[in-house]
Amino acid sequence: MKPFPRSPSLAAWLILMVMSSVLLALAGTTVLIDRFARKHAEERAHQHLDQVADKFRDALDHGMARQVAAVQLLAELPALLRADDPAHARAALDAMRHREPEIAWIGLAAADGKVLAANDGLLEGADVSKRPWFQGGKSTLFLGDVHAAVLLAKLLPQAPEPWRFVDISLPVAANPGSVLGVHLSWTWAAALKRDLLDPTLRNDGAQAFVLDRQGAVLLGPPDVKAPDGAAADQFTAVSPSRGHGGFSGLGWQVVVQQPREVAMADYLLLRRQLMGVAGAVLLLFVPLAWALARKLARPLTVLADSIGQNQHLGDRPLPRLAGFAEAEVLSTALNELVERQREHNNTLQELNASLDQRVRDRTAALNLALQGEALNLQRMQNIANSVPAQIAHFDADGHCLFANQAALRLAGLPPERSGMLRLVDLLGDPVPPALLPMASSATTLPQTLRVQHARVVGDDTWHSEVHWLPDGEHGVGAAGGRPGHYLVSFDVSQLKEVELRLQQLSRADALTGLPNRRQFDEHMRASLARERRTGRGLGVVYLDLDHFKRINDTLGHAGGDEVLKTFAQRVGSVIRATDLLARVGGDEFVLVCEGVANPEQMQVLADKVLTAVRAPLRLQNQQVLLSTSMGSALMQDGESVDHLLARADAALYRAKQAGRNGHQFAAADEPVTPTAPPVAQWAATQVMTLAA
Ligand SMILES: Nc1nc2c(ncn2[C@@H]2O[C@H](COP(=O)(O)OP(=O)(O)OP(=O)(O)O)[C@@H](O)[C@H]2O)c(=O)[nH]1
Repeated sequence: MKPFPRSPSLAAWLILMVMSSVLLALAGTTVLIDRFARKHAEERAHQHLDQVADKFRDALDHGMARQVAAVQLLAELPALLRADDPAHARAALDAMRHREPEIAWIGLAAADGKVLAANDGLLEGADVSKRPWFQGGKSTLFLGDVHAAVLLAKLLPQAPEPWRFVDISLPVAANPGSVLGVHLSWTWAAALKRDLLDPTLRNDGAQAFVLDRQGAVLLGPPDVKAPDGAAADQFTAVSPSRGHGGFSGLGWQVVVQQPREVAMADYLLLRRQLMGVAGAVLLLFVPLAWALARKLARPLTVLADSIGQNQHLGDRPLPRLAGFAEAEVLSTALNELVERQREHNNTLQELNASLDQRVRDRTAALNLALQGEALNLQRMQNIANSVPAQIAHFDADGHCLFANQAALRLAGLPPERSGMLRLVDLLGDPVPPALLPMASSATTLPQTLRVQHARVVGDDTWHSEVHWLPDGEHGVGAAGGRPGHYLVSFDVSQLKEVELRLQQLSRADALTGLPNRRQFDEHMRASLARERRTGRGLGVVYLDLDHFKRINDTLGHAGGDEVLKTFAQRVGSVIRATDLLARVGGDEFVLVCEGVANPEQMQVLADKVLTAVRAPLRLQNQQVLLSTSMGSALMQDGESVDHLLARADAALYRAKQAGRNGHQFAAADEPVTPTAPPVAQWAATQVMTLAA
């Protein structure tokens, strides 16, 4: 069984699930609260800044409106600003100056722009006709935006900051053409800011600015640039001046800026607290989740550990699980399964034991059978190897499956070779014609054959008798139902030699080795056929040793034999290779001569023979005189061999009669004796004479 997969445990999954849920819930809640709190904090911060900015703007507008109203009231009182009474007018202006400390200068200018009266007599007599406030205030109420002091800069007492004024001017009703001008010190706005706004700004960590309509800073913290409404780290409230009462506004804007970090301090604190609470909840839930997961997973963990130790259910009871209902059900079911498994295992073990025993028994029996078979096979091979014959077995495809050592030795193959040999490997090339079809396939000739086979091995010719035996005939059969064949080959070389020798002996004279009568007859027939074909002539000579009986009587039979052999050698030495000398009786010989056409040629041959035979012979310390009588005949047209021989024999008879040691040629009409050979008849009546 393959090992259990190493997946995360159930407890790990439960912890992961609980922690994921808690994390998700916490994260969701925290994000919601955070978004709500941040939005709320931003709205509140903006609202607060707007209120501060609006409050300061309103203070500026109301302050300016009040100054304008005071100046208008002064200008409309005819008794106060009389052009012909500058001192009176100066008194009124001084009173006004003292009543409104924000006024830095207040004066009455005549229609030509010459200052008639001013507080503290400042600039009286000076020409202000070119000043914007004079020009603007000639016809109606003029409001001039904040600007630096020009004429008054040197006349007014030194202040920490350069003098800057807001101008208010308007025509004086009692003196047509004259203009009442007021320079409000801009320090008024700074004081207003300081009194009204700075405590709040300090608490909020904010800064307030007053910008003119071009955006230049009219009032603000020293050394601070104009505020950037788009700064991401700042909350900005802008409150444009709307004017109030007689003050129609100069396009001022009150800008209040508060660092985002300061404005959102409460929110940031809340967020930190939220994170802290979330962290605490998480810390609390980790052990809680772990404990809960452990408790939930414990039954299954115990079960899994028990199964895992055995890597399978095994057959031991599993622990009983408790904790929750499903675990108990699972535990019970698994234990039932284990019990069944145990029973199955027992059954299987019993079956295995029985099967093992049966396999062992069968294997032992098979081994015994195989050993017996191997022994039998070995015996058969030993027998086959010891038999003096070549034995081989071929399958249906002509492959040699077995060859005994004699067969392999003859084929010049090593003893272990057998497979894939073919008939030609064992019998040599060429195989016997009768077995040719089986040289390539053994199936074509299923019958039993016996053939003679001669095989040249080196200098020797090995004769064998080959038996070709189909398997089927012997009941052996072959794999696949196609019978193979046995080849059994016996060495018959010696037999052949004896046979040849016998054959030779049957055709030769045992004493002289010359062809005997049988061979003579065969040769005579062949010569006759040749003569008839060529017409070159054919002659026969009968030869008979003279007085041989006497030689026998004198030298004994053995001496006679020696004489006969000597005679045969001497005659054989003078005849042509194409001539045949045969011994046809005791001391009778026949010479067959081809190519002899006339009696003269026959006589020449006879003379050579006579001369050779007469040569001295010493035998048994005796001088032996040999001579022969010869009768010859030439083949006549249409003559039979018997008649030819009969004529030659008759001529021999005449030679004997003529005193022996000579030659007689048979006439064409030579009388012949039809019954017995004349020589034999004659010889029986002669007396041998032997010259010592
Ligand atoms: N030694 C020996 N003698 C033989 C053999 N065959 C026959 N003879 C003898 O040869 C003799 C032949 O004698 P004949 O031819 O009858 O007479 P011959 O003495 O030769 O007298 P002519 O022929 O008239 O001269 C006989 O005595 C035979 O016994 C043989 O193989 N060996």
